[in-house]
Amino acid sequence: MATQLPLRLRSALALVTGAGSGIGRAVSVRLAREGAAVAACDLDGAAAQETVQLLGGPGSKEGTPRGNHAAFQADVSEARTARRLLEQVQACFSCPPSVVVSCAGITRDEFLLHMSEDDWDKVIAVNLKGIFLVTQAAAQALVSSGCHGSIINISSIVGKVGNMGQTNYAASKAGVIGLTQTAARELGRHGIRCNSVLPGFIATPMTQKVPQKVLDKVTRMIPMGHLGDPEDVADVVAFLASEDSGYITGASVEVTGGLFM
Ligand SMILES: CCCCCCCCCCCCC[C@@H](O)CC(=O)SCCNC(=O)CCNC(=O)[C@H](O)C(C)(C)COP(=O)(O)OP(=O)(O)OC[C@H]1O[C@@H](n2cnc3c(N)ncnc32)[C@H](O)[C@@H]1OP(=O)(O)O
Ligand SMILES: NC(=O)c1ccc[n+]([C@@H]2O[C@H](COP(=O)([O-])OP(=O)(O)OC[C@H]3O[C@@H](n4cnc5c(N)ncnc54)[C@H](O)[C@@H]3O)[C@@H](O)[C@H]2O)c1
Repeated sequence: MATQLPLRLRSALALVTGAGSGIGRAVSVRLAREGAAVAACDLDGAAAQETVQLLGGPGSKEGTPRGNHAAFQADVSEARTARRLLEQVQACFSCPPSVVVSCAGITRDEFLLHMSEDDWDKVIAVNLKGIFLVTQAAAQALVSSGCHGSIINISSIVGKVGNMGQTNYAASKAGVIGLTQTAARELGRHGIRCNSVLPGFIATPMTQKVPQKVLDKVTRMIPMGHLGDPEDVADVVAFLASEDSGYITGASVEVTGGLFM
């Protein structure tokens, strides 16, 4: 039986993108356990629905009804679908999301000397432009309704230190940090906080694609000696979503086991 958490988010509506897998799924589960209603979005709509079934509430496997959650299919890298996502969420819940967690992300790893333009374009479109589109649409909805909010964008430690084979990904994640800091400067006056989370190596489908020899190399470099779990990131996201972080904005919080501290 999961230990009962303080319901810090009982009045929150949380939009989570990339909610169909890995960190996004763990974030959705954690925010729901703290009382939030969750709008779980993913490019893979079926995966988003599977996440909702884990959250408790009507139609869930958990059978512990608490708040309504809903799944949405959307490609965050497309302006039309990103905007439609916010419209659909507001129509479904009759309010804008007060918590927005952008987890949707991809990799297309290759050394710079061989990276294709398409691999560059795809990663920037999802990881950076996607966060621009979702952050902008959510902020517009919050400001026009006079609601306060907490926007949490998932960057990566790679955005801080780079990584072989990831010029596209590192650039996208460094961009997320700068975008989030700027949004924090602009939106603070509206009561909207914006923070970045920088995970290190976290055991998800994304890292399963990394060659074992690289994983072995990196793991030996981690002061805590092991990869992180998606729940380690969700812990920090829940804190940044709640009023317990009420005076924190523009921050970059590293969840890395000490890697590249
Ligand atoms: C001395 C060790 C330094 C380790 C520093 C690594 C820091 C990484 C921190 C990342 C944490 C956050 C990640 C998170 O944001 C989520 C992700 O992004 S998960 C995906 C991460 N991707 C990678 O790390 C890239 C891994 N590399 C590859 O996928 C392939 O190497 C590829 C770039 C596609 C090229 O493949 P190819 O078959 O052409 O070459 P090899 O795989 O044989 O590699 C050739 C040699 O380069 C070494 N190598 C490759 N990538 C890395 C790397 N990221 N860090 C260190 N060394 C790397 C590889 O080991 C080979 O070395 P050797 O010739 O000695 O065998
Ligand atoms: N796993 C790690 O080690 C690690 C470390 C640092 C940062 N991150 C970041 O955390 C986030 C989540 O990564 P993860 O490890 O859970 O990966 P994951 O592959 O398990 O999940 C990513 C999810 O995003 C969805 N997605 C992809 N493109 C999308 C799009 N265009 N629109 C909507 N949804 C889309 C995928 O369908 C998938 O469900 C990513 O932004 C990733 O860059 C991961």
